[in-house]
Amino acid sequence: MALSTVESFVAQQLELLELERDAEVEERRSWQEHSSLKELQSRGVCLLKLQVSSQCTGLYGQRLVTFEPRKLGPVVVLPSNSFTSGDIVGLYDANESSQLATGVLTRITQKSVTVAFDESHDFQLNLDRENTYRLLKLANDVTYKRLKKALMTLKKYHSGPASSLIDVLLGGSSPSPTTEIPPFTFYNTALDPSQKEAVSFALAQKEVAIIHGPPGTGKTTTVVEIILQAVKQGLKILCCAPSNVAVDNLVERLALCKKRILRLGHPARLLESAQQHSLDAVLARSDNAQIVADIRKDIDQVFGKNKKTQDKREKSNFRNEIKLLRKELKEREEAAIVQSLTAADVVLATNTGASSDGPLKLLPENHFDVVVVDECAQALEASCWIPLLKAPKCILAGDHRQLPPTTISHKAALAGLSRSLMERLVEKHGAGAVRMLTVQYRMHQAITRWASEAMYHGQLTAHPSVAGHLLKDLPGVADTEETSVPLLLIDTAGCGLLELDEEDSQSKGNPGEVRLVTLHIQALVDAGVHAGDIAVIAPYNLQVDLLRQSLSNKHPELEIKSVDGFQGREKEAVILTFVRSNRKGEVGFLAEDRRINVAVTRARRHVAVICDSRTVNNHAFLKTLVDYFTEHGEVRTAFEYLDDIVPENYTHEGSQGHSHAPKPRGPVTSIRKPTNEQENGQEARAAAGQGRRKPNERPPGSQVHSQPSSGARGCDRTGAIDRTEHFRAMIEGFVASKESQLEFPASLSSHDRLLVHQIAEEHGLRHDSTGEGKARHITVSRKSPAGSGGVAPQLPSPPSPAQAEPEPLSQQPLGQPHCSTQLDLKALHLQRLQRQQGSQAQPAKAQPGVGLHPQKTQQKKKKKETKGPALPCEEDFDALVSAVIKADNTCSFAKCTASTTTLGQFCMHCSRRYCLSHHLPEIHGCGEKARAHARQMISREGVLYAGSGTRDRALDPAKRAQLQRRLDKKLGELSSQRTSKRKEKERGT
Ligand SMILES: Nc1ncnc2c1ncn2[C@@H]1O[C@H](COP(=O)(O)OP(=O)(O)OP(=O)(O)O)[C@@H](O)[C@H]1O
Ligand SMILES: [Zn+2]
Ligand SMILES: [Zn+2]
Repeated sequence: MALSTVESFVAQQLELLELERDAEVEERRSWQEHSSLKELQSRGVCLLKLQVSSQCTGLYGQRLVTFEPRKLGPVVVLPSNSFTSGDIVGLYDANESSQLATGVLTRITQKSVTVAFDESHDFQLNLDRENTYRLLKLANDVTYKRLKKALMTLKKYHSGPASSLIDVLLGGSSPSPTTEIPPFTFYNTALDPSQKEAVSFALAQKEVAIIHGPPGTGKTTTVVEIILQAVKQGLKILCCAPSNVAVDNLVERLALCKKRILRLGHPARLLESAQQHSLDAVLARSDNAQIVADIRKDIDQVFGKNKKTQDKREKSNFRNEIKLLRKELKEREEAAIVQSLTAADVVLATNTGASSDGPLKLLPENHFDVVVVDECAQALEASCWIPLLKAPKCILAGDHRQLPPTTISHKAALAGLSRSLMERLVEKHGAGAVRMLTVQYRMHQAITRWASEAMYHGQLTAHPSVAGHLLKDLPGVADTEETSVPLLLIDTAGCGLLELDEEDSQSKGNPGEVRLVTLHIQALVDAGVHAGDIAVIAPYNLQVDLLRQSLSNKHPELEIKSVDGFQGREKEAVILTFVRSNRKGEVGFLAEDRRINVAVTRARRHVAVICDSRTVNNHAFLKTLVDYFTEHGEVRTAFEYLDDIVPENYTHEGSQGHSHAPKPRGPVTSIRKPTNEQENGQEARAAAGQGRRKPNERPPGSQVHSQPSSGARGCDRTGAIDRTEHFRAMIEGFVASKESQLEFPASLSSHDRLLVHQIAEEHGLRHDSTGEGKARHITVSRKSPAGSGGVAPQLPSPPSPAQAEPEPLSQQPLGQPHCSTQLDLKALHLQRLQRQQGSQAQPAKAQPGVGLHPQKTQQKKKKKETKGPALPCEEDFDALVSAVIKADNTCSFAKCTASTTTLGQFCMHCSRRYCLSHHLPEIHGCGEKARAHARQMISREGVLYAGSGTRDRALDPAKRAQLQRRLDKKLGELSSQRTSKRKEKERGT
């Protein structure tokens, strides 16, 4: 072998490790110097205000202390942090800077953290339940020393079991041709062909086999089968992984197979199944255990005698005795360890736990036949070399298209430190060393297909058992719009839900997206999805904290974490909030393809992406995700959830009647967001009406690609700009022409439709969506002359002619067509209802463009009769509502008898409830107060809520949207009742 190759490899690795080490030390130093404890906590390396919740002494001689956040407020979750099991932590008294003890973190959940402290004869930890403590993550020297040591051993390696393996992994040699293996039967007969091939290949390879297992492809299942087969051949196996969790995962799986296994180091899970195989536990059960305990007792006794006596000679005798006893103790202990290690078929440890300064040094050099490294793509290469030097053959499993090993030094990462052994070998040897698992058992095929195309050369397929599974197929989960789609995009583009703009903050948050997440979770939970089956993934610690603050109490089982915390896990539903939304279009740190791949592929049945497509589309890879969701999923705009984030009335002067292009409304306005974004509230809502329609024409399995005109797929950033320019040119052409209207093809993607709506709005044009289903398209036309004052009938489906009746002017002092928002909402509901009915096999009756079912119209009439002339805007609504609810709460507006039970709005100025037609402060007489309040808000928040005064914010958007959903549900019930009645009738006739 070319020795120089190994030497230069080692030299380079040492240099990179040095860089990384320096970066870590420097980071710690600057934190300690410049950061308050609070800042350390927000960096994720310190946990403040902890209380002892339980202590158990004695698990194999250690003291396990569990800490919980001090219960002050209702929030009792730990702040988001980077602690993981195996970390060395310092324990401090809350008010002191001196360290009480150091320990090893053994378990961390969202609510508690458990640390193991070694207690010796002269050290007893005395913790007070009333006291508060803090934990600080300490730099871990041990790991660095072990990594360096392994590299030095590699450099000096001349002859030994791993010689030819080193040649293949580092030198120029290719893997030897596969050996013939005797026929064998699989333990697991359910393995799919790609898994079986991987098992056979791994057994037949001489030096190295790589199992490339994309998400959910049964990588662990395959590795377990390989290990079982190897054990059957009588081979001794050392099985490692970079993290304690990954090792425990294998321990649990192998334990089920009744093989003799031994786990070195700290099991991360306090599960019986993992604990009982730990070295300490095995030793405690061994024949030597009693003798060892006796010797310990003897030592303690001699110590005691030694203390009492003053006689010098006696003292010297005792000391000799202790020396002898200690020697014997060591011999006995080592013999017991060797016995346990030798008896085990499989020894498991973390990569660094397999270090030769640990128990493994007691074994002969050629003890192991095979080294398995699971999650190899997440390990620093140097850490893999710790176990690799211990056997002639290795099997590496992992997925280099998921997260690489984490590093602190950017420089070291760029120079190759974050490049894993697996990634390197896959590129070098390809099919000569790699087998990929291609059937995945987790994700709905719509999710699979994105991952497959984006990351795995289109080779992944979904197993039939999962290909079509949806949330609604889970027991107890209702069939709703949310539970029946695998992909949902909630786009905040143009909604002004900007990220928090805090100069000094490293982390990012987005409260608007938090609210959207909250609403979507509520919709899922209302439908019967267990909170524990949902994961919320956010790329920033700050966002994780904001989410936990608003969600953890209500849904304690909900898991909210950063991507890194979810690798290797799965959930039925995953909600991603991408946070970034800014005028500069900065995408920043979330822009790591593999991270996004991991986030999306945690989901089994449902992925919801909440993002500002305008911002995240600046990242080519994120854009492929948004485009894919746009084309294959359901698209909603955030307006549907938070219709009052943007005041309802600001669009009216620009869009209702006056044909002028909008211009900035003074300096304050522009602080808020770009002008054109201000203008699209209404249209976005209108667009939403169609965006919501599912891509129902596409059968789940079909590989439908977009028509060229929609151009969404695979186009990069410039593509998006092109599309915008393309539509802009078309619309400007139309403005210059004499044509009366411009029709856009029905083939536009919902994103394109949004663009068209926006651009038309910018040009002061009318833009209506007309037609149903596949024929639905946008028609752009010139606006009628100003001053009509009525509501422009630009809604997706005008529900009833009644809306055209103008309200008496006296009730509308500011001339605002304040009903339009409700009309939008109403249109949405009606559409939804219509769709529901359509899906209930009544297609003939749900006519395009007619919002209401005939029966509903009847009810409406009935209502009219009992109530007299209803206000135009609320009529249909109330008709529907009153059909399901007995309204005893009525609007506080004089003479109005409309119900406020479901959709009433509370006015913060007069503390009364009003119906939707009268809730605006200007209408029921609180206008002055509202304007004063608005001025206050502007000076406080630097934000202008456009229009006259603020929208009544007393009913916060979340609550309002919730009300909306309650109404939806009621309407749904109503419609199903109706259906069943109809069915009965049909049966009767
Ligand atoms: N051949 C198979 N037939 C049926 N189900 C399978 C098969 N192989 C794996 N599975 C199932 O797929 C799921 C994932 O398996 P496993 O834990 O081995 O995957 P993994 O690839 O290690 O996961 P990860 O993506 O988290 O690394 C498990 O529920 C497992 O039972
Ligand atoms: Zn009021
Ligand atoms: Zn009213």
